Amino acid sequence: MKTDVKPVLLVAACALVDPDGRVLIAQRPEGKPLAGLWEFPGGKVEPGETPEQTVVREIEEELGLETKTACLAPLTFASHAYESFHLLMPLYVCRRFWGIAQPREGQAIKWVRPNRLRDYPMPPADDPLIPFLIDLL
Ligand SMILES: Nc1nc2c([nH]c(=O)n2[C@H]2C[C@H](O)[C@@H](COP(=O)(O)OP(=O)(O)OP(=O)(O)O)O2)c(=O)[nH]1
Repeated sequence: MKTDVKPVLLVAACALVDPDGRVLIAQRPEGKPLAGLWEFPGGKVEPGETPEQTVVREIEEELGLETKTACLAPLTFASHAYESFHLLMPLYVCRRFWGIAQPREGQAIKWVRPNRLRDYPMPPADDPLIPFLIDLL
């Protein structure tokens, strides 16, 4: 039997939590894979980076927010088989960040209560993450 070998892609993502217990989601822009779906900020872990450094970098690039690796707490992770790769995605929670979130890459952003996340279509990998956020917040 031929086994289905896919590369594992490491992506680090973060639930930014505001003082009202809402989390930030961003809509993937046109032209990217999974365009139109809502996701947690983050991106691929680049060579030489820790996943925490990736989150700090991506939050700054995508939203203009500043945070520190020490402000990230691991919550859970996604492990999901996409067509051409297997996604492994740690999800951090961050309540300490500086600045006002502004979409820097043409994406729409929203602050949403965890129990409303299902109103926003997310990538299939994200579905199992939602109950962890509902429990936490
Ligand atoms: N950031 C993020 N990516 C997610 C989530 N759920 C999910 O399946 N993904 C997938 C979509 C992509 O295949 C991958 C993230 O890659 P990306 O293309 O956004 O990463 P990147 O910002 O480094 O992209 P680029 O520079 O190559 O354009 O992870 C999520 O909640 N947040």
